[in-house]
Amino acid sequence: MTQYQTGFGNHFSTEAVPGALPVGRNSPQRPAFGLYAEQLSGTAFTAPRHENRRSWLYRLRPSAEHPPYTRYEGAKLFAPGTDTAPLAPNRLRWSPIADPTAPTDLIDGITTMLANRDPADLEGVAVHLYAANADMTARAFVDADGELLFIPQQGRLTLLTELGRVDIAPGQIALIPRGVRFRALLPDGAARGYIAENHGALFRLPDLGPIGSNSLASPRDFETPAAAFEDIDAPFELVQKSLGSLWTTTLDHSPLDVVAWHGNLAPWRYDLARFNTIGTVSFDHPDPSIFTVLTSPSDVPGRANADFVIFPPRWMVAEDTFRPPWFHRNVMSEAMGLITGAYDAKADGFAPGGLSLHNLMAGHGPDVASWQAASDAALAPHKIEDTMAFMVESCWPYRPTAFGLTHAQQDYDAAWSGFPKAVLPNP
Ligand SMILES: O=C(O)Cc1cc(O)ccc1O
Ligand SMILES: [Fe+2]
Repeated sequence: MTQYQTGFGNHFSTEAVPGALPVGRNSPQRPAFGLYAEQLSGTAFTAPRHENRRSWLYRLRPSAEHPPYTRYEGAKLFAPGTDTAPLAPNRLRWSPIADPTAPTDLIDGITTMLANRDPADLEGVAVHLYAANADMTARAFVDADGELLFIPQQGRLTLLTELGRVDIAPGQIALIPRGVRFRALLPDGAARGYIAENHGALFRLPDLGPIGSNSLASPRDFETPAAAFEDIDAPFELVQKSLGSLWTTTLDHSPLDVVAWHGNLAPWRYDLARFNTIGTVSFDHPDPSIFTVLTSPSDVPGRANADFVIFPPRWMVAEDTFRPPWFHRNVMSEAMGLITGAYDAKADGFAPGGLSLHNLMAGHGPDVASWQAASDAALAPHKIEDTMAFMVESCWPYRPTAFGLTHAQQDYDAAWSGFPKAVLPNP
């Protein structure tokens, strides 16, 4: 049974074998059982204490022991770089990608759709889709370019990481820190979903301001696994994403060999149903920042490198108000996905597993049918149910990959065509 420790960014201590974790120091002359002590840093050594994130790992072999990497030739649609032609300021939307036909594990099942900034800038975010039907056996993946936020849409994922096992199902999310190796199993035989790859400052819980000391995502609902390891002496492929491209090497053992660890840089999972959703109890539709689960700040106060925002089931009670998202043009860039159900601004065409992009200053908002329905609705209290959309909002405009550009829906602009013109009174 998987065990979890709770709390966001806590200092955890865990050992899968009693006595494996050193007491009172990080790097004893001879760690227990001949284990190797290794520090994994998620922030600069000198980051302020409240931002400083690192863990100490005690493993069967040091991760320094590996042959040279060579170019990985699989996963043709994973991180191929964004299209370089000038990008038209069009709104873009995508239907779900096709299921794989051949056996395809998580690595090979990733399609990169959107990215902004170069990973070497240590800023920006990429949005990937995945569709896989095979376990990762005898191979692991590691992302040196950023932390990975998994957002399953169909099928469970078991993420066997260096720091323990994380099980998630659609409706839950999981984060794997930069540099943590893992392999993914598919307990349902197939899985589909989204990955937000964050090159910038680590995702954290947003400040709550006047909301107070509670609400939105509670730190206690984040679950970090207890130490668990593999002791496998057999060839094991390790695929690494580094500076935007994929590399491979083969170890003679599983790299998931961390017997004990302590620290505050670790994978976690979170159930979106635990999110305490806040909304108006009077009038008007508040900015969607009230739905922020996680934020990765940029260097400009209040301007996120990436916000992970959700649109969960909730009561709509606003009086004399157009209740769905309003028409707007935003200096931030909005990538959106749908985990289940329908989204209240789009009557049609935004399917679970699909994706949309409204880059900076793109006029968007309710489509004609949603606008008409919400304009005509009797404003009784109404519960939006069976829905879960999300947004990865970034201050850096996104660029689609070549795949993204060639696979976008052709008729998205029609969502906003045919609005009746306002009629002014006769002068
Ligand atoms: O565009 C969208 O659908 C996302 C969004 C939702 C909302 O309630 C207000 C603003 C906004 O950008
Ligand atoms: Fe928007």
